Amino acid sequence: MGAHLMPSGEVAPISTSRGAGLGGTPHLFAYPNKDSEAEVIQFGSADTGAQGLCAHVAELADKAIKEKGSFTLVLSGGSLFKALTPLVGQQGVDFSKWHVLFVDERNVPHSSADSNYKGAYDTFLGKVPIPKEQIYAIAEGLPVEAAATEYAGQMLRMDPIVLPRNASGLPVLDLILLGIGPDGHVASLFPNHKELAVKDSWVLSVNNSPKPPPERITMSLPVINAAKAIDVVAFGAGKAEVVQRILEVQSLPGALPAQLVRPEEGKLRWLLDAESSSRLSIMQWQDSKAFPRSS
Ligand SMILES: O=C(O)[C@H](O)[C@@H](O)[C@H](O)[C@H](O)COP(=O)(O)O
Repeated sequence: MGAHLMPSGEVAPISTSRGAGLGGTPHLFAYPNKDSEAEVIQFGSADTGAQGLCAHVAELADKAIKEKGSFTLVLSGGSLFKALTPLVGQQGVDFSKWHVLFVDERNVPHSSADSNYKGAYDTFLGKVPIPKEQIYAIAEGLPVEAAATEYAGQMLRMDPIVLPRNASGLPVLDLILLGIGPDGHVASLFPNHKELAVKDSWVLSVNNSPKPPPERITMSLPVINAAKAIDVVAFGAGKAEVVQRILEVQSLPGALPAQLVRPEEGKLRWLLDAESSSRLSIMQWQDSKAFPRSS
């Protein structure tokens, strides 16, 4: 990603779709790229973005369930959970076939205010009929290295029809939802940290996270990039600067971990709202005479 996603003057909207099956009024762009593609979908507000996100999650769930009888959804922490609340009470979604994992988790008890599991459960997971045994939480009370190994073990023990492997033996998750931090981190993969280079483990321990709490577990980049689909979700003015840096500025390798999210076979989408996309030049081009809106 980065600069090669934005070759100057080569980015043009391929379509503007009202709804696009995602709800709200997204504008859909494609970024030509030698080795990967991303779609940036701009919503009017965080609320319409949340509706669009949930429509997309439900659509991919439906597709996965038709194909293999189950859907694996992977969550990160932070503001994402609130964006998932439109799924609560949604008709026509077969939650009984969902399996929910965490792309990263803090090494704290499930009852802790810092727990992603608690945040997800209180906001969304506890309000939809996903069987509890299909929610894969971090084991409590282990040293962080053991917690990472144990979580990888939970993944390894999953039915291979639910969680198939690719040709490299990596798990192929159906959809990973990633938030981004102001420093460009995704999951618990922080700028210039050694975990970015790890290729031989599914789940890593982190004991010096710059964002508290310091002890976390995180899926590795190869596992993230083996997913069928990744949605990077960033709403609000607080994300505008980092979104612009990630999508439009070439950084040194590892300086912006979000630039290393490039699914090998899967589809990468960025879901933004008017505020978080306000600094992107493509959005300005889209409104300019040089790049008129298509209908
Ligand atoms: O454990 C964590 O710290 C989160 O998983 C983290 O990676 C989060 O997703 C981003 O920092 C975005 O968080 P916000 O959406 O709350 O800004």
